[in-house]
Amino acid sequence: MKLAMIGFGQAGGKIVDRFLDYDDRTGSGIVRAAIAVNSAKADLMGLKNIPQENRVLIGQARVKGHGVGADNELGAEVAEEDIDEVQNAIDAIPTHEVDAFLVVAGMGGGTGSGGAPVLAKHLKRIYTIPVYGLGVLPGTDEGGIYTLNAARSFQTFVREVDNLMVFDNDSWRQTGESVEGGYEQINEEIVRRFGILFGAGEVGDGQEVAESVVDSSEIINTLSGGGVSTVGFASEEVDLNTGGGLLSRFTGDAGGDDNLDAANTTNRITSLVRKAALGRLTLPCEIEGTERALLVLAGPSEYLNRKGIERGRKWLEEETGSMEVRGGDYPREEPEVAAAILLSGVTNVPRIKRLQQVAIEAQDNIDDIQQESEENLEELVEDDEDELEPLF
Ligand SMILES: Nc1nc2c(ncn2[C@@H]2O[C@H](COP(=O)(O)OP(=O)(O)OP(=O)(O)O)[C@@H](O)[C@H]2O)c(=O)[nH]1
Repeated sequence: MKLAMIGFGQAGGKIVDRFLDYDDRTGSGIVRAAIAVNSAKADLMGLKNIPQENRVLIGQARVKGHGVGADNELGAEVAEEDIDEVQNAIDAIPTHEVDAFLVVAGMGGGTGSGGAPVLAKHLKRIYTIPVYGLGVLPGTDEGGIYTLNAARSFQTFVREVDNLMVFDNDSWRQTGESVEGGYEQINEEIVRRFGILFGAGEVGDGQEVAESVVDSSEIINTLSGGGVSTVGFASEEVDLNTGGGLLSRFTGDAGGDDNLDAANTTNRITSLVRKAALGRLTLPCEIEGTERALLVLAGPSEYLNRKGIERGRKWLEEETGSMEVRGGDYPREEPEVAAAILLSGVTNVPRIKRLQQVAIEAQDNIDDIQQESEENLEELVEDDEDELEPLF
């Protein structure tokens, strides 16, 4: 499906920038337009692929291009004040060619955390196409303020979008590696997962269209109904059928290769589906109770079969208890078979409950510290017997 992506704040901008790079590399054609919005000029300058004219600096009057410094209330305010500037950039894109908006932001900082929900609300008022969010949770080691920001942004963002897809930095940190150092790799993991999901509904004219191919309306239907989503993913390398060349791709002739027998293909798919659903999700949660799911099997068409996808789909129905599990394939000439599973409407998410708890503690601490420091300052400035008079 074709998306208008808007990256809000540094993380949002970098991820959208990476989506453009992914689009370029794979020819997936999912990014119809890409915009970056930020209150920090340097962050906008650091982007590589988003066109200069699509980089929008907001809040200049308030923060002079230096960012809002993790103050997400200020982030929300400057977004509201300068929403027309963002709208101007959106006006320049052909929205009639777009299936949905995707607003991407890190929820722990200030600009994206506060601004993304403001933008989502604005877009929903103006456009009839769905507005989705892709929100990134901060690592637990980032500190109380980031957690508090994320918890508040999460509540607001979910309310303002048609569906909030969540990626949790914390569960993607490599052991012994700071989250910061791993952003490059983490961002690649993000675009790979969401790239396959959204790419599934975007099979080009020249590509083979199997009857079970995923359509963008299936992605939209899976996301409709709102709430929070997570994505599972697993892949396995396969040999491209180079002997058959281009012809085999269109005829589906596998060239009689022994490895490609149907049983192998089916087994590979069913085990990938299990690995994807039971392995690391973008937002860790219990998959039982998921409202809707979409299974996408991507790979060379000779490695995809209906039986495998059907089995995977049925298994997912049993595991989630959902009656709305869609499934289909996404033929593409990459040397891997990949299963991407969108679990939409998840509600049993202990990670969010923990985030909220830590956020409330941080909020209480911040209030206490503020009160204490006011008292301390007064004690310092005022003389004991109150004998001195201030000048005015
Ligand atoms: N996955 C991922 N997360 C990131 C990246 N950069 C930052 N983050 C996360 O996003 C959160 C928000 O950071 P930024 O996006 O830098 O903040 P901002 O929205 O620009 O806001 P301010 O800098 O406060 O104005 C951080 O707490 C990190 O958890 C990135 O490249 N990838």
